[in-house]
Amino acid sequence: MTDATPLIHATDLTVRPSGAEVPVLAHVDFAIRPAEIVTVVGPNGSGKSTLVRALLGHVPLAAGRVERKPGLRIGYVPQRVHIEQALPMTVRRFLSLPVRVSDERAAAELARTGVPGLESRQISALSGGQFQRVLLARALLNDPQLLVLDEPTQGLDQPGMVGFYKLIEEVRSQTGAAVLMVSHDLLVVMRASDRVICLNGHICCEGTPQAVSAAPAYRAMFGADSQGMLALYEHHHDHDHDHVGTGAGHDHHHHHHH
Ligand SMILES: Nc1ncnc2c1ncn2[C@@H]1O[C@H](COP(=O)(O)OP(=O)(O)OP(=O)(O)O)[C@@H](O)[C@H]1O
Repeated sequence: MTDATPLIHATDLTVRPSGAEVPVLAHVDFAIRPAEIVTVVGPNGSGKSTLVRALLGHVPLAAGRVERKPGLRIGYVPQRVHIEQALPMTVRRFLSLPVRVSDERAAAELARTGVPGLESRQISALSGGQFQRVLLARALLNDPQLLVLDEPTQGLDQPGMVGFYKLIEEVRSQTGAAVLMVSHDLLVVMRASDRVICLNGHICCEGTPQAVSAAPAYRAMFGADSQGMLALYEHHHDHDHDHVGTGAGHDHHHHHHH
């Protein structure tokens, strides 16, 4: 935990899209600090993408406020499904859209993300894992202080996911960028996260991966899957105070000893 000034700080965030009868997100408090890896988990429709879009300033707020550090540089890795993979375009050209970058810089980021030398390949000819790394390389081109990834490993197999999250941790330690991810890949993503936020229209619980996987609200939401995950964490458990925030006030800290 660090006391550094947050890159983004949201207070009492409420979002109600026009046409929606109830808020999609209500009373969410959120902050992310430099070099932190924070993952938002939650079931389909729980407001994960809406939270990210609100933090980025892309959706109007019904209440609350979002403060972003002035001049904050954000690298965004969109959901793969939103990208037209059939577009005839080389990787090199893709990396220079919308902002032109040098060959050296393009090559360096492709190397950093584990896909060196792909410049002349067609985007449409890449594997899912290669494409994901090209998207990450592109997001790194403007030296982001914050990387935002919306379900970055959709469609990757288990080794692909594990490799991708390992890469994210490397990128964080090399660049010092904070990372905000949305994910369904609870098992692997939790291991790569400093802090997990469990969302369901509001924050159900949040804290270290260990603390969240032990939280009743989390277990209620993810059921049996959470059991295996907890076992993975038990031997990492530190006996300091794992904090489980209680966004909605109906969930209690649950300390696990073995
Ligand atoms: N513009 C809108 N108008 C009405 N409802 C909306 C709008 N945008 C989002 N919603 C609703 O808000 C809820 C949350 O959507 P959101 O995409 O944030 O969830 P999510 O947790 O990212 O879901 P998923 O895991 O399926 O991607 C959904 O029920 C969605 O239908």
